[in-house]
Order: sequence, then C-alpha cells, then structure tokens
Amino acid sequence: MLLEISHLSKTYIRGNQTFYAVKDASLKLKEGDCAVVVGRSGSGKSTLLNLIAGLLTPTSGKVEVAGYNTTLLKDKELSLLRNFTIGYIPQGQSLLSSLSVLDNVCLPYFLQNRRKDKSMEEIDKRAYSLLEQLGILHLANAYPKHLSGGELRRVSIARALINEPKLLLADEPTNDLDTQTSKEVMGLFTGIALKGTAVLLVTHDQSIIHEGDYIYQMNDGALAPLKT
Ligand SMILES: Nc1ncnc2c1ncn2[C@@H]1O[C@H](COP(=O)(O)OP(=O)(O)OP(=O)(O)O)[C@@H](O)[C@H]1O
Repeated sequence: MLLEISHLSKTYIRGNQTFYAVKDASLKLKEGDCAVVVGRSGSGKSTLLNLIAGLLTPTSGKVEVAGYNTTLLKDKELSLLRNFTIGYIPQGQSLLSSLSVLDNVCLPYFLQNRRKDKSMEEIDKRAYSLLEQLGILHLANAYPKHLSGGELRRVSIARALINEPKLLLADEPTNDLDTQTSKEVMGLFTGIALKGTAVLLVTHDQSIIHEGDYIYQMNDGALAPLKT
C-alpha cells in the first residue's frame, strides 16, 4: 500500500468545546489508484490532507505513507519523505513571489539534498513539459504577482509534479479553473495515476468526482465510501 490511514482523528477546541475536524477516518490507496473525497466547506477535507502530508499531528490514529508511519518520523525524516514521495497541491497561494514560474516549479527538485540525478537542462525540460501540459508554457518567465488565480493554481500543480511523486495530494485542484481547464487538469491526474502514482483529491466540485476510482464523502470529519 502506498497510503494507509487508519482510525485517524484530529480534534480542535473552539470556545470551550472540543470538536472533531477529522473523525475515525480510514482509507487505503495503492499505486495507480485515484480517490476523490467530496465534502462541504468545513467538513474536514484540508485537515485530512494536512494529516496525511505530515503537516498536522493526529490526535489519534495512524498514517502510513510508502510503508512509513509518519507520526513516528523525526522532522527531518518527514521532510525527506514529503520531498521525495509526496506531491502536495495546497488550497491557497503558496508560490514564492521572488521566483519566476519556472524557478518555482523547479524548486522542490533543488531542495532535495540527496537526489541530484538530473542535470539542470533535464529538470528545466521536465518543468517546461509540465507547464505546456497545463497550458501555461508562455508564463515560464513571469512572476506570481502577474498571474491569475487559475494560472497560479496550475503552477502549483506543476511544482507538485516535478519530483514525480508516488503520492499526489490535491486540495481543491480545480478551484479557479474554467470547465475546460478543469477537464485538462483531471486528465493530467488520471494520466499520472495510470503511470502508477496514487492520487488523492479533495473537492467540493461535484463535476470531477466521477474521475475517481474511489469516491468518499466527508461529513463533519467522518469519511464514508460512496464508490469503492
Ligand atoms: N487550526 C484550527 N483550529 C481550530 N479549528 C480549525 C482549525 N483548522 C480547521 N479548523 C476547523 O476544522 C473544521 C474542518 O476544517 P477544514 O479546513 O479541514 O475543512 P474543509 O472541508 O477543507 O473546508 P473548505 O472546503 O472550506 O476548505 C472546520 O470547522 C474548521 O473551522
């Protein structure tokens, strides 16, 4: 299994009430699986992805990515796992404003301090190819502040894919995208899954949920299968 979460929970305190943002969630994904989690705003989707990416610590339960129990890893080990194995497309804007689009996309490759198996030319070529597949090749030398919301999102998709992750996590990847571009982005994800990457998308966009091999509904933190 590439991803296995079991009985995963995260509680927060609001006022003097403790509540579950994620409640007893379990899910398994193997290489090549594409799963979509659909749920209303506030149902716990981003919290779930952040727990899987190791950006949040669960209150209880377990996350295993590529066989590693992420809650047992030290910070540095977790960063390496994230950088080598996980591609993460966050919901908000997360590009570095001082870097061009091309440099933002290539950055995760250069942050890896062990795997330097590609030349600068090769990595640029891969970045250009991703930008082309996402329809934003013409923006390679532009800076984030000059891009629209949908263009920024596509840059962060390219950045998440530059290291050929084994697990791709995407938080509302089609937000800000028109119908045609959403379709193209979903086509890119299903193509990546066909090549063996496990893909987990969370969304409130009902129009893309049928793209998943597996569909889950998230409701008040609880994850229930709609199609498995
Ligand atoms: N750091 C936090 N402290 C307290 N409550 C939080 C925190 N982060 C999230 N929450 C709450 O947890 C619940 C789940 O939030 P989450 O962001 O995971 O939902 P979501 O389904 O991703 O929503 P959206 O689709 O609007 O992004 C919400 O009620 C939110 O207010």
